[in-house]
Amino acid sequence: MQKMTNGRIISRRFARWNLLKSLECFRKLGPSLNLVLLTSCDYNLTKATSRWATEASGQAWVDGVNNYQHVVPSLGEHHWYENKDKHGKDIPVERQCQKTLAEAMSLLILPGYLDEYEAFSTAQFTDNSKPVESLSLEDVHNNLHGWVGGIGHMSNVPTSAFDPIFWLHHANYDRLLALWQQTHPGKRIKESYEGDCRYAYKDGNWSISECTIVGGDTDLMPFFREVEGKNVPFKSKDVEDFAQYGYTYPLLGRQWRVPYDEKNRDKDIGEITKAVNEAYGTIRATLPRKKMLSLKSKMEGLYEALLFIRRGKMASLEM
Ligand SMILES: N[C@@H](CC1=CC(=O)C(=O)C=C1)C(=O)O
Repeated sequence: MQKMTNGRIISRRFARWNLLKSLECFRKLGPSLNLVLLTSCDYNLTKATSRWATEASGQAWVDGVNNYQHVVPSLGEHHWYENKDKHGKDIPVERQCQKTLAEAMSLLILPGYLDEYEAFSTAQFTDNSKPVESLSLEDVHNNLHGWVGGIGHMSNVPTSAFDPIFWLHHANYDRLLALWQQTHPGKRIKESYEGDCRYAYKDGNWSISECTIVGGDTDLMPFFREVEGKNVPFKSKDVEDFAQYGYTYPLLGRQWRVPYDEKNRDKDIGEITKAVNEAYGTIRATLPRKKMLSLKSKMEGLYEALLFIRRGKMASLEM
């Protein structure tokens, strides 16, 4: 077994040492151990992924519990998005969060709703934020972790990536970010938020020290790329142009390239907006099915992207 830690592959021997350490940790905490306590242990003991575990005992986590029947109802219910103001009163219909998750998400992407990258991307919410900014891409992403995981692997940061659905979930959030990015040209993470403590990473993590102000120049550890024969960490600003890594998404139509094609900019934003609305917005319920399936303009963009890839212009494809 090889495990990634701090961007390095560690040896079997080290993993074994970790296992012994975990056993010791389980012994100390006993069988009625709960999830919160478990998060302070290593997870090497786990034999299978837990989805919607109902008992948060150590042994259930070790053996893996699969209560996937709870996932679909939980994705449909999401009563956390209640349409109440802070006094518990119903908020006006035009400001209400839409009924389905897809509709809520489509609002976040449409131009004119959340026009700053900070508001769109992070769950950071301060006294200066507008009420509409209390919902963000990160927020919806967080909720999905909880709705899928219950008290299983997906709900817990150190274990979520062990559930294969994690990778589909994150690929989808990359796609949603790409849609926002291409409908909001010029609105990007700043190189640095020097002096603006709203963007300080308060708790820090193993690569970012406490209260660091994060921006476009912050290292995205543990992801490295090669520059002149050396491995250097990716930064947010290096990944804005996703097409250079050899992929794009259907709803982007022609706008799969960064920077934006200025000539067709407004027309293309209009087309993406329309496609997002038709696929996810409230309008989709009223559209005839045939129209929803009209993919012509989207396919044109994809075809162009495929040709670009085939011509071998993307260096990363040779990796
Ligand atoms: N910790 C997030 C949920 C969550 C986010 C993740 O990125 C993750 O990997 C697992 C769980 C929250 O409090 O809502």
